[in-house]
Amino acid sequence: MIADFWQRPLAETLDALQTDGKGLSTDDATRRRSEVGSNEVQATRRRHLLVDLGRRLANPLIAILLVASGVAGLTGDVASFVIIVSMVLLSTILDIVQERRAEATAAALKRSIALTARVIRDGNEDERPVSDLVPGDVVLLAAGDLVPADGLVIAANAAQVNQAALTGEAYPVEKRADGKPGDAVGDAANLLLQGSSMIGGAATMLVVETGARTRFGQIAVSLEASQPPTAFERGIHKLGVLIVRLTVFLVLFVLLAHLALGRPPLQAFLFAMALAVGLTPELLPMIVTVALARGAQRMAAAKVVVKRLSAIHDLGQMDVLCTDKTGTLTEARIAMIAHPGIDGHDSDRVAELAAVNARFETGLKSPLDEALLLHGAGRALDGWIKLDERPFDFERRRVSVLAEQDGRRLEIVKGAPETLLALCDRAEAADGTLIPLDAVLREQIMALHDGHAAQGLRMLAVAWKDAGSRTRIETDDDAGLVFAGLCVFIDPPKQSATTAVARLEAAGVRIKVISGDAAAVVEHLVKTLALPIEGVLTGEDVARLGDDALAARVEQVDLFARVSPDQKLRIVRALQARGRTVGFLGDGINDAPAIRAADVGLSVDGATDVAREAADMILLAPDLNVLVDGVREGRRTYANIMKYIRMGTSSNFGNMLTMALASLVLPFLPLTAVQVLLNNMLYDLSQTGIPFDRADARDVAAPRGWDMPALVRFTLIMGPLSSVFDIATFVALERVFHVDVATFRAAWFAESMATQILVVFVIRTAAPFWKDRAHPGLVMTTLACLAVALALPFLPIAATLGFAAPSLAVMATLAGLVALYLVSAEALKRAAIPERG
Ligand SMILES: Nc1ncnc2c1ncn2[C@@H]1O[C@H](COP(=O)(O)OP(=O)(O)OP(=O)(O)O)[C@@H](O)[C@H]1O
Ligand SMILES: [Mg+2]
Repeated sequence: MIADFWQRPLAETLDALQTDGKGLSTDDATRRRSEVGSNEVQATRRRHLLVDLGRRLANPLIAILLVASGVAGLTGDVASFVIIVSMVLLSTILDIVQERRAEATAAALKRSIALTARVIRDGNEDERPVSDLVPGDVVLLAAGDLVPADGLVIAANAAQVNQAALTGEAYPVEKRADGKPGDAVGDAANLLLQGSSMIGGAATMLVVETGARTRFGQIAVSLEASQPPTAFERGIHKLGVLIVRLTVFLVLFVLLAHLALGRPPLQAFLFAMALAVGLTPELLPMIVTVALARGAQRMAAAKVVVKRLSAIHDLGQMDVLCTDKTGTLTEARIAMIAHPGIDGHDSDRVAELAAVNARFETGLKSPLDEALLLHGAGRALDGWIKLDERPFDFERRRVSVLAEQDGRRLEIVKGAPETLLALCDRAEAADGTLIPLDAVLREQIMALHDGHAAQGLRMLAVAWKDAGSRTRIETDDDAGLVFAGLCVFIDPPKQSATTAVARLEAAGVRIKVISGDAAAVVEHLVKTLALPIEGVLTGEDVARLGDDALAARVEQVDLFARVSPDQKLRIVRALQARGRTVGFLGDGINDAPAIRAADVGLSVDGATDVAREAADMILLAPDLNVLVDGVREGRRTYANIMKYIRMGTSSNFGNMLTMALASLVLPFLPLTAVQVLLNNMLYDLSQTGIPFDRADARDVAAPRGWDMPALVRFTLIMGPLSSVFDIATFVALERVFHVDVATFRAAWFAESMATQILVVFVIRTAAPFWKDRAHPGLVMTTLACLAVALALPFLPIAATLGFAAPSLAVMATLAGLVALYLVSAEALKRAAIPERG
């Protein structure tokens, strides 16, 4: 590490990095990388399998269980000891393997959309993943790029950098090779910091620090921790705490009851511990991860790549989607179709000035610039020399270039027409004469503008002024311009957007269009596409409204035009303040703050790095239809996780009631510790098919979020119902069949497995269960586990497990009870799963 490298001479730093500042060779870079590691803030260290195992076994409950069974082993019950240890190991390994596979899937998806950087290797420009960068590399940066490491500016051209992520300072700062090192890191004008974004211009950078050694790397860990949990994560956590409390209560109750009734203490203790292990939702994190990874995989197949897994819930819950215009509602195939002077006739002068401006501008090339250059491709722009520029930014909405031709210096400005017109005091006529820009002429020009805008055509205005002998553009030097004319662009509406928006609206997602373009242009587009959009607010309106006033208006208005990046952010916040779950889809630097603030930040594959970095999900095709499919998948994933949670909480609650009661009335333990664990393991295994399941049409029809009261209601209805049938089983076995202890346990094991496992087919859908078929994968895992559970008492291993085979009459009675239970569950579920609007 080179401390304060930006305050030393460049030569010294180059020396320390053992390079000449012209780029590394591939071999050298590979060697450096093996020394310093990959350029990732938090290296995705592969945890060792043993570490995972140790972490799970360190769970106090499991530790106590293992110790207690060890004691049982020493006092003679070796079989129990062996079985308990192998079962704990088996289910732990199962848990680890599934979770790791899920994490690997998610990581691979994320890698597929990793950011890249243009780096000089072996003397050539090469596009490589950012994680490949090493100290000594030379990287080329352009507007829209994220600075990939800490380093020094070697060369720069109007490089404008936003360092808000590091310094909180929202205004762009200029970076130059000869910039002053400054006292504070953020002030150093020759220093580029990882995590800041290039918003204009271009720069060449020497990489000095990578990975966790960057400034950002050092604070990133704390940033990660301070990310507020989503509503779903909070819900899961609250539920976990609730279950743990109930479990502790129950276990103590059962233990004390047995001890008070004078039962063998060690068995009672082992039983209580096994119950505790069975009741704690330790598998919940794994199931959630697996279901989310599975969802992410399916979404990737539907062209939505998920960067943050938990955003899948937010996507399912999203009820407002804000989108920008270009690329999502239009084809982004922009062409210049006219370039009128003030008389309305096409003027070569206007086209030439605009092209010079677009050619020399080094900032973010917008599609408008490309259209301009394409149009002027036949025209020779030689003879023009660039002297200076003021790059585009979204507050000024214009670009100024100082250029010279035949010894005459002009400052050429192009930008949003109304802004530019306000800065002009003269206009250029077709014959080249300058005439005063009076009210009449202004009105004439605005009429020309409005006529085009009403047809949905985008426009840029072009203006200029004599620069005399100046070689630099002075700040705020844009007044007193001469208006030259307009460049008129066409961007065909994207027809597929109409159906996509209709589908989203049908799925309960309101669409809002938020654009930096002129209101008339966006309104025309929205009308052409027949989108259900009402109300308009412009950036000026938004600026006049305070946060509260904006929040009051924001739900009724669906179209926002001429808004600045900061206003996009305010609109998202206002919607959130109204309790909406907000998605924001955008591709530009100007969209990044809003993408970051939204509950679901969305961007597209071809977007700027800054937007892609801010997003939670990336659409591989710039099409809203892709998003519709993604939303369905998100809701389905959520529905499947809820199935597991509902199953788990209700059967746990039922078991607790039953066990408490059984401990009081039965003269023996209803199950041995080994049997409780076996029951638990088979149940868990049977659930592994849930992530594959289809979702109910009703579950994907509307946005849905975590609903604790509904879950509690479900548990309070379905839990006791299962207890009723457990008790009926007790009564039948004890009073009718008078079975012995081993048979009792075998029968009760079978009944409890069958009710717990089969009820998934009832709970998984709100429709009658025979009408909505489960996924074959789920059917298979469930029935296989049930078959094993039913077969156990009849196998040679039965005696070791403490089972004796029940008679046919007992099994038939159990089958009847289970059937009755399923029918009652089916009848009660409509009350348990509330109707949702
Ligand atoms: N290269 C440029 N040169 C001059 N002016 C520009 C340039 N790019 C954009 N502008 C001006 O800034 C305005 C806002 O930019 P832009 O339309 O890209 O915003 P946006 O919010 O991304 O819009 P959209 O919703 O279409 O994606 C444009 O309407 C135009 O007036
Ligand atoms: Mg845009």
